[in-house]
Amino acid sequence: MTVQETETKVLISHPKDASTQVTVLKYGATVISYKTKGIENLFLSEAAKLDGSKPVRGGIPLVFPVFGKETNPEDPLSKLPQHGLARNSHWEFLGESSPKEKDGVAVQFGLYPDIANQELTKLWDYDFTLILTLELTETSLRTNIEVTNPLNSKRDLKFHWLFHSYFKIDDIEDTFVTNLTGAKVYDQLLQENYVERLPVLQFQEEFDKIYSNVSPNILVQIVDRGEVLHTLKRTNLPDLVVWNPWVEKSKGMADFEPKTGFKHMVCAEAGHVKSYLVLKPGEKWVGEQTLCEEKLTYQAI
Ligand SMILES: O=P(O)(O)OC[C@H]1O[C@H](O)[C@H](O)[C@@H](O)[C@@H]1O
Repeated sequence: MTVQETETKVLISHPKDASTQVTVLKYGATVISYKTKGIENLFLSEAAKLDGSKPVRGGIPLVFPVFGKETNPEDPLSKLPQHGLARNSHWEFLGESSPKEKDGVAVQFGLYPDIANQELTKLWDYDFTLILTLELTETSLRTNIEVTNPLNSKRDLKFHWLFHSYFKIDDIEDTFVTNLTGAKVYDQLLQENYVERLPVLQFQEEFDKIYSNVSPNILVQIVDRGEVLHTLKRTNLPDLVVWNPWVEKSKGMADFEPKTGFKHMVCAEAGHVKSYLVLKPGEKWVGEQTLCEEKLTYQAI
């Protein structure tokens, strides 16, 4: 069996090598594990809640329809908690779908207001259809999101989207995030805008920055002493949030364990978050990220 469904999870194993596998929690349609040849690619906190009581701390939580908090009180999105409602909702497993790659196995999940977290849809009463496709190959994981504003909806749908990927790394102080030189950046901690001048991003303290308008040709890589650990390819996801909570912020997160876990993770989050997307009734938007294996590539913007 390459796709196995339980009450709470879906496990996809690669038909040629079962040690290449993805585990998806139906809550949030959160990828909580992605292994290639038995090696885990994603960080998952030991204290992450997997019972639907709160969003998962680790893996790939999905952010929709708002990234962070909308601060304009006039905007209905301001009623929603940080990062919206997709990561706090039970998604429907739609089964297998046709893969794009010859050796791929693809599955789909759906979310609509009828099944989404009712506490939250009460606060933000908009119509939407989300279809998430996950495709596993021997060397990659493609995550594709299709957002539709249904034809019979009465209003425009305004939203952000983000794949909040937590990558597993050996040691944050040996890790670089590359290929963002020249990109516009907003430092969420200093609340300042500037252009990134560093040849690579390095981490020695809390880090929380939004790189915007990064061309789809740019491969963002997570590199440990010259070895590429992870490569991110993006379509329609121009913004990249890079985050590490470091010591103090980790202490403040009850579901972040062990407290030294920040040394073994970095978030590189591909999304559309610097501005909102707007769909009229009947319109659709698609965004995609692929985690894959690539040689070390040096690109400047
Ligand atoms: O604690 P959460 O709501 O899951 O958010 C975790 C983090 O998400 C993003 O990376 C933001 O840029 C950070 O500011 C935030 O702390």
